[in-house]
Amino acid sequence: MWLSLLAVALIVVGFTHWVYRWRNPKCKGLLPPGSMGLPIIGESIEYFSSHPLEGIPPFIQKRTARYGKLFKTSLVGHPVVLSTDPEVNYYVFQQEEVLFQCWYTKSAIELTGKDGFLDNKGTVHKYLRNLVLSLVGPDKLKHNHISEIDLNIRKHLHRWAGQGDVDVKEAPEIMLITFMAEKILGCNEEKALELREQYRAFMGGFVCFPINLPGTAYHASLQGRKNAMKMIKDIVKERKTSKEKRKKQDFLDHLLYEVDKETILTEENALNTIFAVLFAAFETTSAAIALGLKFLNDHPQVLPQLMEEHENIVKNREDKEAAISWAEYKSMTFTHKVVNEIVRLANIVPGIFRKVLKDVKIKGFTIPAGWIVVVCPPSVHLDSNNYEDPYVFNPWRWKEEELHSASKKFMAFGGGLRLCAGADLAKLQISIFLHYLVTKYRWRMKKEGNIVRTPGLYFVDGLHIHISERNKEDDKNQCIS
Ligand code: HEM
Repeated sequence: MWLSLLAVALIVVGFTHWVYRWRNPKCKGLLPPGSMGLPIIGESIEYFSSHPLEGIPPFIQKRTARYGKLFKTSLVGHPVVLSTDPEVNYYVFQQEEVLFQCWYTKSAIELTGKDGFLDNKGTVHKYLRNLVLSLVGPDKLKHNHISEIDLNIRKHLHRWAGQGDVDVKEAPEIMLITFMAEKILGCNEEKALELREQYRAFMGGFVCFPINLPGTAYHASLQGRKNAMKMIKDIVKERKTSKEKRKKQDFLDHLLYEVDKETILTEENALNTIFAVLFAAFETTSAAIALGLKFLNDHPQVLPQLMEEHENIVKNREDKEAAISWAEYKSMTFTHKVVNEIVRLANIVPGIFRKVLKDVKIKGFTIPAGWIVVVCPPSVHLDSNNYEDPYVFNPWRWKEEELHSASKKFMAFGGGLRLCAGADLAKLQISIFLHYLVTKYRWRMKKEGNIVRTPGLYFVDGLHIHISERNKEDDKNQCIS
């Protein structure tokens, strides 16, 4: 009897101590304020709960109001400091691989592949990044891809106009994946569309609460990855065994050549890199295009200047039907501002995760080694200290010298060593898309679907427009009708 009572008492004391430790983690200094939430699940449920497209996520808004710009919490079993402070965010990016290291949840790594792009650090990361830049870096875009991107966008817009009603999240996904799958794997359109089907299943669970049970988004996501990887593996296998096909000299050949050298790149590595880059290449930019159309629709004062810029480009050239040249692209100053404004408000990547390598003292607080820091771009992009009337779509707010991919107040593409490798590609594709859209088509929003964040963007029932070829006599004001 006494022994049983003692055992129960020990369990209660042990449990209480564990809960106390959970709530009051050890730290050789002062931790930022905040709550660690419930044992194990922490505050994950609230972080992953769905919220409207506009505004700072309520999870963050509530806590910054209560605790300030740096607060502690716990997400998916990890102690976390969330930063909405531009200075801290910038510092985190600048100290990559010194004090902080790129980090993804175990579930995200499971989804994108162990030893893939997201999972690698140091030299291997640098090597993989350079490989990706050899495919989508500015030099390659300027000298090789710009005319093909132009042709691809024209082809798809023409097709959309033939259809009339188009879901502008889904249709750009098709436009972008057919281009990238051809560039990366040498796939034809039919294969690219099959791949996209698998990615669709994958996308639903990429940024969600990771419960692997049948019926959950995470489970469906794992299944989608498995199927997409099988397709990629089959294509790679076929390429490896076909001498004829190995003369293609495309990105896949380049990867296989690197694998054959047996220096850094393993085949597993290459497969996971292909998987991650294909995903990054179409999912993010299609969201930017869809939201860009929504913002242009909601703020019609932007369109006339956008049209003027693109009509002048056409007016000033001899061959009116020629593909956009690099010089013309570079001259699109207002469009570049529109693109920056789209990605600022779109906040496509809601949180950027880093692991703390050594205890970090910052703003009077200590963040212990092993903790996770989450940089939160939406809070920076929607802060009235950084942007006047931050919720207004106002491309005129950007000065030309501010149009870089990263700064203390603009981190839509991240920053530091891991700055988005596809930022130049994304900006080029969106700009060329806008060029043809405003010079050759008229469109109107048909059905404003429900768009939510969980915290990743989710177009619940798409975003539909009606689009048709513009007649010569259409004037600027009729473009959106
Ligand atoms: C509007 C479109 C896009 C947005 C908003 C976006 C955003 C981001 C962000 C925030 C990061 C940093 C993640 C981190 O630091 O952990 C990132 C990384 C990356 N993005 Fe993008 N991205 C876009 C388009 C693309 C495209 C088109 C590609 C195609 C190749 C791409 C490929 C990558 C890669 C490979 C990385 C990892 C870079 C590294 O770790 O060195 N992204 N992106």
